[in-house]
Amino acid sequence: MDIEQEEIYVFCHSLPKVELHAHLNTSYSRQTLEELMDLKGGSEGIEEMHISSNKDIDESFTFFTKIQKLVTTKEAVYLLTRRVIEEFAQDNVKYLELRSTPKEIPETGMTRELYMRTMIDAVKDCQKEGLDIVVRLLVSIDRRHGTNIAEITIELAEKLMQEEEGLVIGIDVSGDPKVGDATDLIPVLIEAGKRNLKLALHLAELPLYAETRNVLKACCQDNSFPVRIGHGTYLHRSDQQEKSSENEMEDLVLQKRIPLEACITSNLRTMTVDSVEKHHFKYWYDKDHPIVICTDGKGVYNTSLTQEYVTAATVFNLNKEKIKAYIEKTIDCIFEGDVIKEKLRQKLRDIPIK
Ligand SMILES: CNc1ncnc2c1ncn2[C@@H]1O[C@H](COP(=O)(O)O)[C@@H](O)[C@H]1O
Ligand SMILES: [Zn+2]
Repeated sequence: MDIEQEEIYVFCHSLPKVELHAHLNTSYSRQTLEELMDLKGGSEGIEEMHISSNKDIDESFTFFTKIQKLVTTKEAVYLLTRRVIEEFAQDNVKYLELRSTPKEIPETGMTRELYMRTMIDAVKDCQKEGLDIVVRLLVSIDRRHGTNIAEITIELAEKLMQEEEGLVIGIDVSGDPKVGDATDLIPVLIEAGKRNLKLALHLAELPLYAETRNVLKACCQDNSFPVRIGHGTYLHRSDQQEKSSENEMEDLVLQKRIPLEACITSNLRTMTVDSVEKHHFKYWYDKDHPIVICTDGKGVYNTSLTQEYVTAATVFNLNKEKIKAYIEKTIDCIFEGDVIKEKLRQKLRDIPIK
């Protein structure tokens, strides 16, 4: 890192940030992964700690499965959740929405409810210990698991949202975009929205225009549920893809001001974006459309939220004033109310631009 880069790193680190797109099982640190291996008494065939070169997205999903095999007990879920929260707090993340797919694992007695309740216990313990970070949970629906499991998942999410004083605030739809069609999940998503669960949807990570259009129209056009889009790489007009359907999607996203979650390193590593320069962050940022820099999986992709900010700042020429003004806008995109938003804004105001 040269001096200029180091200065921007220190500045980005010092700023109170929000992290809105982080999957539990892919957000470990090297040390946490070692702790998980010790707990399991094996490595589950994990030879590398992370994916450090750009590979097809399939490689990521193979990797995720190996990590998930290390996180099958209550102890492991608790440990990982604790560490992930602590590490984001160290990175000066002041508000974290952490998402994970609840698992049913008969061999260890793990149930979906126990999995989520264990995460909740870890969040509460961090709060009790006075860690300076607000954490909210999103319950993930894996698109590969079909509509029945999706229905079970929103029942669980709703129950926990009601019982746990708003610690659980919504759902995420994720999973291998090459498998299945998110269109099938639309009735479940609408039901979730009606039950006041916020919706964070992986959409358009790949050029799947039909499903993207179907889901966006169903969830955003007539309904006013809070929705954010994870990735949204193939949403906007571009020179190569002048199709009217895409214009329609872009117009809808712009008109409803649906925030996007931008995960730059993840998109490079999965080869869904060719280079940082070509990342869609710039496109939406220039339009003053809400787009929030996130990590996706800081462990798998060997990054941190500060690092993602440094990358964006360097490549897109954002000076300190611009970065600070940008963070203020990301606060508007959290799935929480005005009280927490105002506290975050205040923390940001307290940091001087030197
Ligand atoms: C790279 N882009 C991506 N696209 C779609 N889904 C992704 C993802 N990265 C992660 N996940 C989703 O998160 C799970 C791992 O965390 P949890 O076990 O839930 O904590 C993966 O199995 C996948 O469903
Ligand atoms: Zn993701």
